[in-house]
Amino acid sequence: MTSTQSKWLEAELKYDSRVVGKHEVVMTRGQGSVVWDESGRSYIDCVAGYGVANIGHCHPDVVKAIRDQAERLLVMPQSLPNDKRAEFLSELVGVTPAGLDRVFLCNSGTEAMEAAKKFAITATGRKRFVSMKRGFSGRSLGALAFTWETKYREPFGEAVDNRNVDFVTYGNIEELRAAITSDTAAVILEPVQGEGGVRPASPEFIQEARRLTQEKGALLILDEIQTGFCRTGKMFAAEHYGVVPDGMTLAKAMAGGVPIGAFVMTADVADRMPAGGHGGTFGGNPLAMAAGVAAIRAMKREGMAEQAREKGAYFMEKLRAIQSPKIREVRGLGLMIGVELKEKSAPYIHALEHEEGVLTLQATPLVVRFLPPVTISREQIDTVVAAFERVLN
Ligand SMILES: CC(=O)N[C@@H](CCCNCc1c(COP(=O)(O)O)cnc(C)c1O)C(=O)O
Repeated sequence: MTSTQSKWLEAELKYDSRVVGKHEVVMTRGQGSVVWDESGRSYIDCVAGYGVANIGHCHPDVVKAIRDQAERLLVMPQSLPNDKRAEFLSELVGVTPAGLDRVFLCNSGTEAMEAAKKFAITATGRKRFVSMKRGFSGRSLGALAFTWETKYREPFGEAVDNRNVDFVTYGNIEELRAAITSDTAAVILEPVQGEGGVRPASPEFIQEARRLTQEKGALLILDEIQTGFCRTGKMFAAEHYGVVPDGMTLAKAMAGGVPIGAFVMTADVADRMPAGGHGGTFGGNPLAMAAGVAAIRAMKREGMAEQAREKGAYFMEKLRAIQSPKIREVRGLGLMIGVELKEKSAPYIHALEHEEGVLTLQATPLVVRFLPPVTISREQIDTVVAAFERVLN
């Protein structure tokens, strides 16, 4: 503990579980694409809460919605209908692909994945799943069964039971064809693998996954927890591929920063779950619902999907213009961007934060990932690219 460390950092390091590695800064404020630490230093935030602050930190519409709802009603379980929940469900179903009009509400991506797993089992009467190598589905023991990297699963041994999961190489149609059988309840895949290194799927792969699952009576579940809500240049990444899945897991940006998750599905899938077969205390709470209504309306009103498409193309063009022997590839979709280096990315991520005031994150050891708010300005993109070029040299 250095003497300059604040009392906040001291307390957090003292009492936190510390399962998550901590940076030695204390962030106290955010607005749009900028966050400030307790000393008043500003950072352009290309972490955005791991792809949560798509509409920007403290979007005024979301702040107002939270303030208004906080003065009306915070607590109402899903067994008791609520006006804000009805408004949110209508708003959400208004933007999901046609046919995905039944929603299980929860509070995180992992919870959405847990729900998806249970709905798929009751919808098909089957218990096997196909998931992707390099895939990430969450940290709960059920979601971890679909998560590929052993580092996430190792400490828990057999408690992570993935004996009913067949992993296939992301993008490999032959492996996919062989893995989907009449025992398969669902194929789980991210349209762009996020934690797995920012890897967009080929249209052929997702379209074949759709065709094969239909052929074999299995569900196609797209995990849009990181790709959803304008991140990739469409409201949902599925739209790039012209595919309508049987279900989508959603979370992160859906409520403008307030914790939320959802499994959206077809009526066929929803109706096969026995009454009372799943649930949760906070799902559909009025606060998250009010924030979600404001967030989705802001996305639509401000054309954020188009913003992500345009700015993502600009951002990747500028990154590709960097002349550096350290860069292997710049890839991504919309404002979900990864730069794969020929060496470990951690030192550059550290330098960006401490020397340049730019926050970025890893996606596997060699990749620097950029997940800025969609509302980032082109000037801020220029600043980030110039900073990245400096730390590479
Ligand atoms: C610092 C930290 O805890 N980071 C998180 C970052 C997770 C980011 N991804 C979440 C995610 C999840 C899990 O979502 P949630 O439970 O973290 O909300 C599911 N599916 C996809 C495609 C996802 O990207 C972690 O390491 O678990």
